[in-house]
Amino acid sequence: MLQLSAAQPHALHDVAATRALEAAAAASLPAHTLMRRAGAATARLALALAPHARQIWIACGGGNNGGDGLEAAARLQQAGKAVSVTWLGDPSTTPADARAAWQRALAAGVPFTPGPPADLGPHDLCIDALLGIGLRATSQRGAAHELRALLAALHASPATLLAVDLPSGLDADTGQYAPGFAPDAPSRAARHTLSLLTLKPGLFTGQGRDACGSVWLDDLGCGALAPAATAQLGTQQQADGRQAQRHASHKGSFGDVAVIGGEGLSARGMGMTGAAWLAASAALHGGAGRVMVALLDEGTTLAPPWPELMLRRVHALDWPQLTAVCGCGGGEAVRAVLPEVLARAARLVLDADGLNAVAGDSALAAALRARADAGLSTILTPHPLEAARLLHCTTAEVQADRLAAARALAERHACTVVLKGSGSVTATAGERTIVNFTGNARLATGGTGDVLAGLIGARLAAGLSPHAAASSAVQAHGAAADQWPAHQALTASALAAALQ
Ligand SMILES: NC(=O)C1=CN([C@@H]2O[C@H](COP(=O)(O)OP(=O)(O)OC[C@H]3O[C@@H](n4cnc5c(N)ncnc54)[C@H](O)[C@@H]3O)[C@@H](O)[C@H]2O)[C@@H](O)CC1
Ligand SMILES: Nc1ncnc2c1ncn2[C@@H]1O[C@H](COP(=O)(O)OP(=O)(O)O)[C@@H](O)[C@H]1O
Ligand SMILES: [K+]
Repeated sequence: MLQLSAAQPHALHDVAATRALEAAAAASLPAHTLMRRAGAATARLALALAPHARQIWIACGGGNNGGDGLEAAARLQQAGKAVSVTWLGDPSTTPADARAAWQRALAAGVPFTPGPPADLGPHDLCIDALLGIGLRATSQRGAAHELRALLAALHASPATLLAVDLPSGLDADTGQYAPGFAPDAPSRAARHTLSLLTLKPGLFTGQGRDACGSVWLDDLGCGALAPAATAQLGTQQQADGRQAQRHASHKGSFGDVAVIGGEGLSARGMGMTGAAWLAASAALHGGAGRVMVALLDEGTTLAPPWPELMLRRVHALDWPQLTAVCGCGGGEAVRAVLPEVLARAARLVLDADGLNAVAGDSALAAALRARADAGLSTILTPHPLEAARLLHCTTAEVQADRLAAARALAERHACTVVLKGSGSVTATAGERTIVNFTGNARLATGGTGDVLAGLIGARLAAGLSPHAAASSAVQAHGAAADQWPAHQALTASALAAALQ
């Protein structure tokens, strides 16, 4: 068993791949072995997480996820713990593995109760074994009502919560709760999730991170049988320009980045040059050799805020030599320069208003699509609303399956896509989709997306492939936020300066 960290990448398997592994493993092992291992792992982690628990309450559903809970109950009872179980199963209809686990729990003397003990406290433990990967979108009314009442009791309890396989009601593929399963309020108690056999993508994106808390993995001794990963959590640390530095380097060795954006105040009364400066600062701190800024401000800015930056006009950019980061604070003004940017930039990171312009203009969309045919590389960095505009759907539809949305955009525009938000997803056709495991809600502050775009630009300019540049920059950007001092406000400009 291991506790997940961002230190190394991990394979992710969706429900179909996990079911295939489960079938292969079950066929090669004596009956009930997998569930016994699952129950043993759950009991082991329960004892480690709450060694001083006075009581352990286990809520078990009628399927095999409930069977894991019953198996754990038997073991915890045998270990001398005060356990109680609420089981929604029916011995005449429950699956064979779960029925065997129920019999073992009965034989061990586990008490069965209709609900949780009244006096569960913060040092106690609740185990959520109601629903695993067998979640269906709709169900029989009666069962659902009882199950939801138990789930509400788990969510409301002050005791530490350990979810078996995944938090009940969370879709393991998408990281979204099925309707009616999301907690009413953020949990006050510590949360842990013990993922069994495989890690599923939904644990790490969308609502998954909040639902799971700390994630643990036990492959039940079946790791060698695992099929090919369907996605990947995190990526290898990539050397940025500076780390790759050789003595004979010069400033041209690490690539030029040109930030194109920052609509001026005079255009529409909304000055957005700050977004361009943030992206430029991130590119500088991210290791770019030289950083130029082409502001869309009608020439009103005469000097950059830092002397390392160089001001340029769009028409004066040396396109074949540089990596363009276009759209940050671009407002309406970015539309006018996009035809040239899309046609000429050898490497391009398209962000924010650059994406909005493409979403609303089929000629620009065609020009974007033509880049791949011309051998030009492109990375799009939409947040969910921008992705929805590009896909002509709603934000809720994007969030309903973030991996699918990122893949669809990558396919449609023949480029790399970073779908931002909790558990950012990097997708490129023909590459393994990467779900990011760093970052936190402190990044939900203005300008951090501009910082990310600039950092991706620096990595692309340093020679990484679009997929590697995007996924490694997303990881480093999140890691900088994770390392942020707790007592210090996270601002986008300080984040840019802290990039490594
Ligand atoms: N069979 C095996 O070999 C193994 C199974 N494992 C466990 O088994 C789980 C999968 O078991 P199952 O396939 O039985 O599925 P689950 O136990 O996850 O879910 C099925 C049960 O939930 C109910 N249900 C489904 N959707 C519902 C909804 N929307 N509202 C209310 N009730 C709903 C069903 O009626 C059924 O009782 C895994 O997540 C894992 O915990 C592990 O023990 C590993 C080995
Ligand atoms: N809750 C969160 N957890 C992790 N990362 C987040 C969260 N909220 C925002 N982020 C990250 O912060 C950045 C915000 O980008 P964006 O929405 O474009 O903001 P802005 O336009 O203000 O720069 C993205 O990298 C996104 O992934
Ligand atoms: K569960």
